[in-house]
Amino acid sequence: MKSDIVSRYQGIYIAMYSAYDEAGNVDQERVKKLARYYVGKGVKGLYVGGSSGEGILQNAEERKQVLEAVMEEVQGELTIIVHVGANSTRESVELAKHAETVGADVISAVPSIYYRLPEAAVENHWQHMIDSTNLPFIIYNIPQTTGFTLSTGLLAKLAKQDKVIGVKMSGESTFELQQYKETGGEGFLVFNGPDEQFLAGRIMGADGGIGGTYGVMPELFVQLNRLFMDNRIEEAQTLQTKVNGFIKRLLSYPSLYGACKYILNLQGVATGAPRLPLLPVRPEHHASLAELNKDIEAAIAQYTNGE
Ligand SMILES: CC(=O)N[C@H](C=O)[C@@H](O)[C@H](O)[C@H](O)CO
Ligand SMILES: CC(=O)C(=O)O
Repeated sequence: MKSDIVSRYQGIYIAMYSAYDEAGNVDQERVKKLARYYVGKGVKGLYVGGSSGEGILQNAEERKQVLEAVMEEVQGELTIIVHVGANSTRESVELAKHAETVGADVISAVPSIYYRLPEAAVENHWQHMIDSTNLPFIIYNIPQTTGFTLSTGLLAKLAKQDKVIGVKMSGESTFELQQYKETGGEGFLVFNGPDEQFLAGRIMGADGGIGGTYGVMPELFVQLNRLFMDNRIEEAQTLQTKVNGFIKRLLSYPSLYGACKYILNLQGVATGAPRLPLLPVRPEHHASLAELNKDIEAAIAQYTNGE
């Protein structure tokens, strides 16, 4: 039943940023250009409308526009996981059905936020999405932003269903990650969330990763994953350390997403500023971001040529 799931979906997924025009509206042409930018770089797919994608800062119509642009551009070339979590179960189900209609491969969702919900409410919220389509479902566990920690009890219950194929583990405990992997059992996927510890997550059982900073340096995460699979752990450690230097610098700006989107502009893909309340970078940051992009591009060149 689930036996081929891991080989079918494992790999590197870019948590794709959204693309807006200069007025801050969703810009489908820019979304397409960004999706196209990621084809041919060795990634397995895209995670659309998640944290990095600002899905929860967009209304349902905008989220559909983003996804439709992605599907039109790269369907069949990249595996598309869509984050459909919204505060209300009703809107989440609407987005899940839309995802199925436009041909997305997998749906995924965080719990509803704002209300402190008991586990039964979160379970019911997810179950409605799962039941609303024939698509596989990936639980998105990100306790540091949602306040909800997925228990292994709930995971075990959900993972019994064929449609529930995995979890995106954005919590930082690799012990919990390993527990999720073990609880999910054979054919259950675990994706590493924190990009800073991709290698650690892989070593503790993750089948791949889904991350936001991959978007500005996908080649480096593809290479990191390859080094892990080839059992070249010391080289992988060296690369993770290098990548973490870049992530630390990205995290020093008013918002991580603002910094990443500015870097993408420098790489030739305009995506606009992040949506408020996420702060954009300011003119005084431009010079150091150009420096950072030069360093990222040099590392990509180093790791993709020979080595
Ligand atoms: C909150 C958030 O965005 N988490 C992402 C996914 O799990 C990560 O990809 C981070 O963006 C990344 O690890 C940088 O801290
Ligand atoms: C980072 C991540 O996985 C997300 O943006 O949803």
